[in-house]
Amino acid sequence: MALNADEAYHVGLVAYNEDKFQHAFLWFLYSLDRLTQYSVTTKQQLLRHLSLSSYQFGNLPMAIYFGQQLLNLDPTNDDIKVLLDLYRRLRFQRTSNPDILRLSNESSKYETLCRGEVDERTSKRQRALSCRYSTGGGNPRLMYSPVKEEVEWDEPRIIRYHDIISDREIEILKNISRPLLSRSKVYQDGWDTVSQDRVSQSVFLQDDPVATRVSQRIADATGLSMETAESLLVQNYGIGGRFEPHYDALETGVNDRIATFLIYMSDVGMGGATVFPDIGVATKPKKGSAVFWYNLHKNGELDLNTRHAGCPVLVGNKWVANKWIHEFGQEFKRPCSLSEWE
Ligand SMILES: O=C(O)CCC(=O)C(=O)O
Ligand SMILES: [Fe+2]
Repeated sequence: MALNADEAYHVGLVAYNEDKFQHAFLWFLYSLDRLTQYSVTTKQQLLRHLSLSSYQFGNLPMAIYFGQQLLNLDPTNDDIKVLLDLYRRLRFQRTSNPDILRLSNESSKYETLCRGEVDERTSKRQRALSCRYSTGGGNPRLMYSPVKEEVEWDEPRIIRYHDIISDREIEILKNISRPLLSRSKVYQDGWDTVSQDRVSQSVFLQDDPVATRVSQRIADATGLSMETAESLLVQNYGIGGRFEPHYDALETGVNDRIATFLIYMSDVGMGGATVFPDIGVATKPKKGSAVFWYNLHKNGELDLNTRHAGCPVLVGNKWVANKWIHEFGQEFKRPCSLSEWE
């Protein structure tokens, strides 16, 4: 399905309002290209926004070019005259002209992973990865029903647990959560705030019997203590829902989030993978499975390679449940290292 000029203009405005000026620019260009006599959007609007977004991402020649086009079309437009004056003055003082075709490295890696284009595990390295049934080193609760562990990546180690939660448990958790969901927040400058970086709804489930059972299973599978873990956070993403690249560790210095156990409670039609841009790994939601990784090295330092994101959901609906496991209580389960490097 191709978007028409009006739809593309609207998408561009959303991107513009989220400070994604390079993306916005490309949408405005696309819209301009598809403008017809039936479009509600005008050429003037598009030229103005092409000029503004070019200025915002630092390409003054482009900002001047589109500004001038607008002025040619609408010579009485005082607003654009003022802007053009400003751009020309700035152009005189500045030289750098970022290339629109090269989006910033950071976002392009994240986005290409989300599109499923560059999962780096196609290499020889992936063939060395393994899967096994684990009893958690002889845990009595797992002797007759071992967990299915698959190593998704070796460094940092990312483990997928298959069939870690039943469909029935998932239904119960979703049903309990649905009426309690509210907009998720991010921790910023000491506050929990609503942010465009995290578009989802969530709820921490306290004292729920199913959540407690799941928590016990996480303890069994990982061998870690849940005594200091946070309650289970059930999260729901609608279309466009996402969580931009971030670390789960809060870097508080004490009792930080040592590990993350992320349970997929739905499949997702398209999009919604969890991606690790710095190591080039994408894990796809698979209902009933979970992924697990340590956010901190054994020496307590943040593992910089654990930066990750929840990609935008394109088709369908995504449900996950997070269990954030903390440092206290793991002293004998995951002893710290005396080495600076581990
Ligand atoms: O939804 C995902 O795939 C990732 C979620 C996540 O990273 C988080 O909630 O911290
Ligand atoms: Fe996260």
